[in-house]
Amino acid sequence: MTSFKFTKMHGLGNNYIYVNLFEEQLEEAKLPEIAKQVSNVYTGIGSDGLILICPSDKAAVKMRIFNNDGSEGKNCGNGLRCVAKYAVEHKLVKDTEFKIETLSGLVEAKVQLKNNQVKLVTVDMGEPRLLKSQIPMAGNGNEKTINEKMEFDGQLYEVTTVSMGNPHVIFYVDDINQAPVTTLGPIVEKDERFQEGVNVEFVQVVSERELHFRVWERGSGVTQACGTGACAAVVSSVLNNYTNHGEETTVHLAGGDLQINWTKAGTVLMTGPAEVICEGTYYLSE
Ligand SMILES: N[C@@H](CCC[C@H](N)C(=O)O)C(=O)O
Repeated sequence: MTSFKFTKMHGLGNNYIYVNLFEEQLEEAKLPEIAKQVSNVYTGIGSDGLILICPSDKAAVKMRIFNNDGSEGKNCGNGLRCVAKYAVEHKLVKDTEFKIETLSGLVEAKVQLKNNQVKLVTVDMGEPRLLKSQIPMAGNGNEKTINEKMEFDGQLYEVTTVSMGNPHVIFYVDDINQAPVTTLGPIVEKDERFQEGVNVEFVQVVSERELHFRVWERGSGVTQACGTGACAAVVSSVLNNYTNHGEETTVHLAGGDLQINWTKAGTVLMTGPAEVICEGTYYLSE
């Protein structure tokens, strides 16, 4: 029977099963199936998906993320903070600042230590990508989607789209507790105008420095938090003149708060916690 060691970690409740591929070996063709198996709350461990911590020839480590439906994502903000914590605490890196490779490029992580444990991590997530061709979505590839009318399920909405290496569409709502996360979320996720699917975010503006946020994630459904989504929400809020470029914004997610700054230099800084839940050995059912 195939088995592997895992660590379950979370960033604001967005939880994944992490496997250290510096030590473990998993068959490439089986990765989508492994992600589905470990994520199952009844017959697996239970998680939003699977994250692999891999050797890299471009950075200190490489992250690969699989959603709980087995699809592979290109980036994961909460996952990056957990990978940074794991890499420091398992001595895969020597420094407190280092690069992580993702399928959408390189990012820079900086950890804050307390009693030799990583508590907070800041990740420079790079520059947001705004063109329709970069989301990707239908329409003129050289144009941006800022407060643009789109019809979903027979109703018109004003939406903004942002890629943080993965696609996001942002809807503004008056009351976050009434946001149609589980009804509109799955319809928008699979809308054919988003050729690769899309992560769907609902945002209530509290003030120039504060947002409420809920998410329906592509490939995983409702999660407690989405780091790339929170970055996209802040970029969108600057573009819609709700918040200011170069100022830190607190994003209140279901699982807790992130500090996000779309800096004047052009990149997006995300700061938040990373926690270990448990470790163990998983026995794969064939
Ligand atoms: N939870 C993540 C994003 C995970 C990937 C996403 N569902 C996708 O398919 O793009 C985050 O914290 O950013």
